Amino acid sequence: MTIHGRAHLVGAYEHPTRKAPDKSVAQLHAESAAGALADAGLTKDDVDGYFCAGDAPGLGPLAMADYLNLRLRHLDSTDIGGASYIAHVAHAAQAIAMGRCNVALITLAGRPRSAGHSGTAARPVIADAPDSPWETPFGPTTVNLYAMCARRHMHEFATTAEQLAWIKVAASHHAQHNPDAMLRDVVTVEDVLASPMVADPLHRLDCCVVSDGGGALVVARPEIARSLRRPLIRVMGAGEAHKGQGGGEVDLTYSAARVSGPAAFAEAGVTPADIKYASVYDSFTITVLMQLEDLGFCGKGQGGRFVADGNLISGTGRLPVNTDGGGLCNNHPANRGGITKVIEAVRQLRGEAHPAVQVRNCDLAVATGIGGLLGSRHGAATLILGRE
Ligand SMILES: CC(=O)SCCNC(=O)CCNC(=O)[C@H](O)C(C)(C)COP(=O)(O)OP(=O)(O)OC[C@H]1O[C@@H](n2cnc3c(N)ncnc32)[C@H](O)[C@@H]1OP(=O)(O)O
Repeated sequence: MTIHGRAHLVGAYEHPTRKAPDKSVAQLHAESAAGALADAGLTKDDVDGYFCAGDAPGLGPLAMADYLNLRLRHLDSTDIGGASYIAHVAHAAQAIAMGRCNVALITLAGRPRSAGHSGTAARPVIADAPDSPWETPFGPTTVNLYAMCARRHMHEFATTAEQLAWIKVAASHHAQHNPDAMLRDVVTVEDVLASPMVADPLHRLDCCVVSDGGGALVVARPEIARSLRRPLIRVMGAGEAHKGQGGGEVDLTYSAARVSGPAAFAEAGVTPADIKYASVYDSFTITVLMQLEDLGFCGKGQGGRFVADGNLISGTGRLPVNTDGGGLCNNHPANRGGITKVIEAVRQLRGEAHPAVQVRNCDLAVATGIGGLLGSRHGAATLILGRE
């Protein structure tokens, strides 16, 4: 069974807060849910399917469904880190196609900024993870695990720090038009290279921000979608994949998007050349570069040249990427922040992005994310969306 054309994205909402010391995570979920349902022209009484990752407060979706006062026929707490919410859209479409629900609500929220989280903090011991006893004594941080991938990519393919910096430059060009973005100043390649080194070769400006916030999506059966007065955004294809440590032979230069991407394009019946806009999970600049290669926008090892010289900037570049400013400049409210990737893709396909970054005739978009640790074990999810 395919999900192609079996469900539509009818509601999307990004919480405008970037710092919420006075709100609970559950409250941010609820406010995001209300925003997405209002956007769709639906109410919580229309919802019979609910999706959120396991990091939701309480017992994940069980507690949240209760808090939101939902009456459900279908729940899903798939957790593949930053890929979770991209996978949730595909899972919602699957559930709708199988008759398990008619209207699926998807919510994400987090307060890592108020909680003082940072990618430079030593990763907590995950007591029952099989690899913890070997890795934890060395104090790995999130940033340095991604830095290893960047260094390896440079070694294998002569990728440069300047090329990586262009990814932040593009994000900043877009973020200047987003009043909610955490970082709105346009930066140059020189600014990125002059910012403090966090984990060689990644500088501070190669990293995503740490923000509070949230977002929500509503996915509905096509008949319901057609009854609402919103542009029709079709789910056309999806893919998921896992990359493990391969018995110790780890090639750090590719991500699981190498599998999830082609699967999504095949189901949608389109190719990377058809895509008008790409939302690409951007925990760090290297994350974007590797996924663009893995999705097939360029060959393996050619990502540095592909992203350089403003090629990801809307209006002038060859592939507009993350036109809201992305995680690098706009927001990154949780390590499962991929929902923002879908939200900006919906804005682009509806023609509701900021006029300065809106892609002309944007009828086909990809949203892709990875969750976990890029160099080590992680998952990927890719989604192809089209305007009807
Ligand atoms: C699957 C996944 O999602 S993995 C990704 C998980 N997320 C992460 O790992 C978070 C990565 N980012 C970080 O850890 C942090 O933002 C860091 C380490 C890059 C920077 O944190 P700090 O050094 O503590 O910076 P701090 O918050 O004190 O801010 C200092 C300055 O840097 C700026 N700044 C902070 N973060 C960033 C950033 N990512 N990019 C650019 N500027 C930044 C601040 O605006 C501030 O500027 P100002 O002095 O002009 O006011």
